[in-house]
Formats: sequence, structure tokens, C-alpha cells
Amino acid sequence: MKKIKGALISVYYKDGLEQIVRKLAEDGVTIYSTGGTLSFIEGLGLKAVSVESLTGYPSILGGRVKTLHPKVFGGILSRRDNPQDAEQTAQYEIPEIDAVIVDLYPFEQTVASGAEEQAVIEKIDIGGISLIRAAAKNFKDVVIVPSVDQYAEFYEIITAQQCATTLEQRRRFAAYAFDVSSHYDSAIFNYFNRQEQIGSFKLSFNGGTPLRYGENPHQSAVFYGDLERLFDKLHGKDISYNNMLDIDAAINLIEEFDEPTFVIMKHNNACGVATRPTLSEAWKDALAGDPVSAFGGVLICNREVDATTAEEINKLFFEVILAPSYTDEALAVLECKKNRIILRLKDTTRCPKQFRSLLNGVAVQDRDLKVGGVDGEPRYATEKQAAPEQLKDLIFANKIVKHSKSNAIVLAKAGMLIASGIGQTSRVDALKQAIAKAKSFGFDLTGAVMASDAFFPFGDCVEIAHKEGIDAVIQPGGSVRDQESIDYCNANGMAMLFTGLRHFKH
Ligand SMILES: NC(=O)c1ncn([C@@H]2O[C@H](COP(=O)(O)O)[C@@H](O)[C@H]2O)c1NC=O
Repeated sequence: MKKIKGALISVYYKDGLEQIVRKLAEDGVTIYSTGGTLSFIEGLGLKAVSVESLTGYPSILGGRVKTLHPKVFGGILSRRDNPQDAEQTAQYEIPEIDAVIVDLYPFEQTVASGAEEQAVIEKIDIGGISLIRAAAKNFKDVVIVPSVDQYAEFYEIITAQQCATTLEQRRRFAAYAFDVSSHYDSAIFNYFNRQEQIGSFKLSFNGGTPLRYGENPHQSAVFYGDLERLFDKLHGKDISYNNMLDIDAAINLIEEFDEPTFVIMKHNNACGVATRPTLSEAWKDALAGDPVSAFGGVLICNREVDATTAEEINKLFFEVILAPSYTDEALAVLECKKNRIILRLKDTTRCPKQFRSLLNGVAVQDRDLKVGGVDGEPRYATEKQAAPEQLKDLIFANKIVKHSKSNAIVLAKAGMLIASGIGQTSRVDALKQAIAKAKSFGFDLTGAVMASDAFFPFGDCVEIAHKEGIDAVIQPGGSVRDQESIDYCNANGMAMLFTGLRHFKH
């Protein structure tokens, strides 16, 4: 156990500091402090020594240099059991500082506020980060409180142990310190790296929410990120790892649609999608696409859920629902099952990059943010063009296939997903799966459209589709054998659009 005799306090946010300062003062600890923090302490009617009087220098360069001085850093870094260090600290009249309390300039908040570069640069804390690192390095003798988040724990310790700390406690606070400093530096790096990418990859999240388990009960899992910005959880049990995957996929898909649309996700793929003039109609037809798979699904829509729609949704067993809002009546209906997770979407902007752990590292790619065509519009590869209603269905189906696991084929008709073939090892198998599924639910494929996430390597898919009554197709194109498919379509009165955009999803 080591008693604190000298403490340096230099914090940006002063909230929560009062009880700590009072306790330190009560136990006779000498407090050293910087400008604003010193005024705060004196405002409490307590005494502290200004860092200026310790160093013999004023705070200069607009606060850029305040604590950066050997009298401060010598006091923190001196090894108390090292005779040479002791000799030098005595020679230069350096006091022992055995507790350091810092709260850094709010760099990330300043960037997030959209501040100009110069304002952001001034919020790069230099002295504070140096204090944190120095104190953490010398944890054998010094305790470091590196941010406001550790105030409560530190206060508990000094209250219970009369301003003394154990080595184990100091080591834990040193870990907090490097957590704070590395996160802070990652944020600064990402700010500097935002335009001209220099190649390194740094991602840092504070905290982490333990999940009940991972993809399966024998796998443990933690989520790092800020779900609160994305949505409000209004009701239900904890969100699971698999729920998160489906929620992510659901948000990606719903964002493709402007008109009232309902999507039902199952294991990362849509099993029901419909666009209709009203949300309740969209729900009805999304469910009709595959009422069997919908059981236990994740639901998402892009309009307020009203009571009528909620009454219908309520008949289904589902895991999660996401919507921009709910009427009070709708919420009352949906909340009748205690485990159901009800989320209100807020700000769905997400990182434009996607990360995935694989092999012994992380692969980073741009999100697939394009749809429709390389330059906006897809182009006809065939003589025949689709009728206006069918063209709408082609665009609709292409949005769904973009978010389906490869190899994927989507069949749609009248603004509704009628079947898909997903995650197949051949495109023909994906098509056959979709056809079989559509038929099993009694859908008539005459006049339906087909979307493919990648080009047709042979002419077989358009031929199979045509034999089922499908006469409009959308696909990226780009196969060396595109002409086989084009010739077949031309010979059989089919329309085929090329987007030039492949949408593999592995
Ligand atoms: N320049 C320095 O030597 C320096 N030393 C400590 N700080 C920071 O100054 C802030 C506290 O300043 P004040 O006590 O004047 O309100 C803290 O966020 C602390 O991390 C510094 N500021 C920036 O680097």
C-alpha cells in the first residue's frame, strides 16, 4: 500500500472532481494544479500549488505548454527506490508526485462537431497525454487517473484506504491509462489519415458490451460500437450476436427504398420484401412472399408503424422490429410479448468502410454503396425493353439481390419479392431454388422478373427463366458469353438490362 503525498490535477471536465479533491485535501495531500483546474479547486475553498509556481514558468503559447517541465515529469517519473534518481530529484528540488489526475481535451467531440481544422488541432492534448503516459509508466510508484470515467473507482479507493493505493490497483489504472491514450491517438491518426490514406489501419472502440453468446451458445462474444446513435431500444430482451448481423443486413437493405416498404430478414437474407402505397399493405405482401421463413425473423420498415399494421405484425412470432417510429397504440400492441426487441431507428449513417476478420488479420473494403448501374442507369442489352411496371420490378429486384448472399437470384412481381435462391454454389441452382420456392407458395411466374447478383456465365439461366414465364431480366453483364444470353432473350422476346455492377456478398 502506498500513501499519496503529492497529486497533480489537470482536467478538462471538472464535473465529479470535487469529492476527490476534498478527500485528498482532507488527508493532507499536496495538490499541484493547472490554470482552470486550480481556479476550480480554489473555488471550493481548498488550497493547491499552481504548476507555474512549481516550474517557475508561466503557462505559455496559449496553454500549449503548461505542465511540460522537468519539475513535473521528474516528480512523476523518478524511481523511488533508485538512489541516482533520488539524488537528482533532491539536487533539482523536484517534489514527489504520486497521483496524477487528468481529463484530456475533447478531441473526438471537437472533430464530431465539424469544427475547422485549426480548432481541431488545438484540441490535440500534448501535456495531458504526456502526464498520463509518464504516470502509467511509473505505476510502481504513481497512480494515474486518466479520465473522468475512472473518478468514481479512484474515489472509492482513496476513501476506503485513506488516500493509499496498492500496486495491483496502480497497475490496473495504468492499463486504463494506455487504453485512454491509445484510443486518443487512434482518433487523431484517423483524423489525419482521412483524406490521404497512408496505409495503416486503426480502429478503436471504448468499452464493449458483452453479448449473451456468439453465433452459437458455446462461443463468447462482445460488441464494440455505438448502438445508441443508431437506434433506441424501446422494449425486449438483450440483442444477440445473430440479431446484430440481421439488423445490420436489414438496415442496409431498407435504405435502398424510398416508398413505403417492409422487409423481413432471416439469417442475413430477405425472405419477404414489398413496396406498397401504405405500410400495412407492404407488410401483408412482404409476409406473403414466404410466410414460413418469416417465423422468428427480423422486421424492418421505413415508415411509422400504426396500430392497424401492428395488429397484423403481432400475429407473427418475430425476434426484432426496427422502424423510424411507432404510434403509441402500435407500441402498446407490439409490447405485449416481453422478449420481442423493438427498436426505433435514429441516425443510420455508418462507416463507409467494412471490416472483416479473416486468416490472421482484418480485411477492409469500401461498403457497396452503388446500385442500379455504373453511371446511375442500367442499359438494355436486348432489342426488347421492359414495360414501365416491369422496369420498376427489375430495379426493385436488383436492390434485393444486391443484399442477398451469393450466388443469388431474386424473382419479383408487382413490387413484391416472390422468391429468391441464395448462397448457392451455382447460379443455375440459385435460380432453380427460387423457382421451386415461388411455386411452393403458389406464385404464378408469368410476367415476373429475375435479378442476378453476378453475370450469367452461360445462356442456361435465361432459358430456364423463360420456360417459367419470366420475360425480363436484370444482371451486371460482363461474361465472355454474354452474347449467348442476349441471343436467347432476343429470340424469345425477353428484355434484359445490364447494370455493369456486380453485387457479390460472401
Ligand atoms: N500544455 C500542457 O502542458 C498541458 N498540460 C495539461 N494540459 C491539459 O490541460 C487541461 C486542463 O487545463 P486547465 O487546468 O487550465 O483547465 C487538461 O485537459 C490537460 O490534459 C495541457 N494542455 C495541452 O496540451
